[in-house]
Amino acid sequence: MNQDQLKQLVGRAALDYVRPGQVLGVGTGSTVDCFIDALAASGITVAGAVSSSERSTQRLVRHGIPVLDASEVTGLTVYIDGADEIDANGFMIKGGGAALTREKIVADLAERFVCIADESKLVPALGKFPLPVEIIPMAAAQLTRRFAALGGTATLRAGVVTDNGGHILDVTGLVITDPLAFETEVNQWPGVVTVGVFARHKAQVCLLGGAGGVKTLTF
Ligand SMILES: O=C[C@H](O)[C@H](O)[C@H](O)COP(=O)(O)O
Repeated sequence: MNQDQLKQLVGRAALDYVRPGQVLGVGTGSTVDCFIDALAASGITVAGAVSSSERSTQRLVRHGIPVLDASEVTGLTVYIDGADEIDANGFMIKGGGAALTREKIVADLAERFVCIADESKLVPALGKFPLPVEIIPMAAAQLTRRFAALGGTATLRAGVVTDNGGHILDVTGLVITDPLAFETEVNQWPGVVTVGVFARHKAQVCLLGGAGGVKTLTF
């Protein structure tokens, strides 16, 4: 199976976590696109979705799935989203599609984060994938220096403006040995909107697609 087929496989597998009549949290990315398509084809009627990006909103709406504003719900049972990397604890790097801020907001509403990914995303330690950080543009140079002090090289993602009007730094060269401490530290730097380490909002379940089918990891 190629990577696209694995994404379709885990997108379909995530339907097991969806209940009719529910409002669910929906992430962003090519794997989530597969989930949205699978949901639309499944015949399961949900009450609606809280979406983490304009991209997912458009796809949900195209399928006739109602999209609710985050402020219209007090909580969600489940949030389904992909990841750029996930480790054996359910800690993740996210934001390859620049949607990390809204993703963390929707994840914060949810009781359970179900990550859907192909097996290439499972890593022994986070940091090989360039870490996305959404920032306030005027802080770019200072934040670049701060990451350099940690051994990282930050590059502004050219031409990208997030759904929130922010910019994205992609940081290479970091070894993230303690994701929780790293997230807490970087979150405090002025100008950081969201760091793409999801440790406080880690996955509780990961549906990992590989040659042998879908493996369910729980954390
Ligand atoms: O900003 C984008 C998100 O964090 C995505 O969930 C992540 O990049 C994974 O995307 P994909 O499923 O396309 O690999």
